[in-house]
Amino acid sequence: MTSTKLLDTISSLEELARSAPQELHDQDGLRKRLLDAVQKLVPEIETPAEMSQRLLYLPCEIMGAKIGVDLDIFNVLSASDRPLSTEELAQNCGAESALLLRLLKYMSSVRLIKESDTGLWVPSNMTRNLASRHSAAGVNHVHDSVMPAYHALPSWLNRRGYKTPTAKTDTPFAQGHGASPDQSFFSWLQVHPYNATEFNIFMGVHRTGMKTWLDQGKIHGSLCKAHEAGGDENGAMFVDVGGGIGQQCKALRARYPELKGRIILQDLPQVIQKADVGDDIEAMSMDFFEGQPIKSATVYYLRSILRDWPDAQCRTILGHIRDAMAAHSLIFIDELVLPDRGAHKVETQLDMTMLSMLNGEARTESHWRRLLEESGLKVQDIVSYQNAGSEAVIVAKGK
Ligand SMILES: C[S@@+](CC[C@H](N)C(=O)[O-])C[C@H]1O[C@@H](n2cnc3c(N)ncnc32)[C@H](O)[C@@H]1O
Repeated sequence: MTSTKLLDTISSLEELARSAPQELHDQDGLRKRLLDAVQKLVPEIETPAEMSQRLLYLPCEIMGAKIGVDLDIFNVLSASDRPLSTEELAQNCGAESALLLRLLKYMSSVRLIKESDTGLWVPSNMTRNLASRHSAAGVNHVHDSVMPAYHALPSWLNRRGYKTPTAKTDTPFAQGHGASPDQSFFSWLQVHPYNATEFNIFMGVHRTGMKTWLDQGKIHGSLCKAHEAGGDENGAMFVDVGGGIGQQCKALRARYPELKGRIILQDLPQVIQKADVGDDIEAMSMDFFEGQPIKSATVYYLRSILRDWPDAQCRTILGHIRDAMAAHSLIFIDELVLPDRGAHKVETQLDMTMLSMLNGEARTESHWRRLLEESGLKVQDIVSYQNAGSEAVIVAKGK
């Protein structure tokens, strides 16, 4: 590339950074290409000192976001139709102005907010993205529950000789939180209700705006065909195993109101207590390690469940479902299916998070096939639904 061309490219990027045109927001493919290029370029051109500034201070960003959430800065700035001064924000959140100014300067330097003039603050794209209850829940969950587990992972792995964990307890999470080794993340949530609330909200909506399994006509087709084959249109149609507070059950009812048949939400008792579903969805407390009480359902749906556990525990969960299945039953496993080469950061950072929190794993396609085979199941189809990362529904049947 010639110097002139390079200069032109830099000027164009500077212009985009000042104000991204609407076309870029409207054309998702173009937007993603640009994002990917910029993210890949930065580590390739930085000096060691610049790399240190970017990498070593990365945790400051989540810390800044957490302070912004705690002080309600993102909501207040997003709701305002004019720039707000440091003093106005200080009055609103009760912080001392001099300290708040330092915090706001940091937030602005990493684009969490923008400084429109000296001491005057306006929302950035990040501010608006953070101005919602579910974004706040995501920040609270990662800052308060996940970060101590990330911090513990390197020493935890070192002490265990860098081997894949096989137990469902004794996790980096427990070490990081100074909890008893036999306490898993989920049992810890039972005695930390604030963290449980933030986690459940985050889980329920963290993919808002992204495509889901319900956007895949092929999946809907498999469900209808299998339900018809079951021969009882009012029988158990959909069992959401570990379905949290019921977002997917509700989404299925709303998307396909004409589908008859029972929709059943299953989770631990303390989560079911908080379930937010109407009368047309049954909420059931259960422990998926103990058995599957609903027999012969059309679909057993597991979204983001198996990633939470090592292989042996997944075989137990799947084995109970397999034993409950009838000939027409299917399992829909809604998960990331990692490629063998060139996995995206969305996939690998999830893998690191599962390892740190639960001794769990984000699996590759060959790993999924092996796990299902070992659980007495066979893969009928893998239907991708195209977001960043390889999200897909693995459709499995009994052998
Ligand atoms: C990562 S969340 C996924 C929630 C939901 N499927 C979704 O995609 O939003 C894992 C869920 O598994 C539930 N869970 C954990 N251990 C369980 C168990 N032994 N039996 C039943 N549910 C369990 C948790 O309470 C939580 O709701």
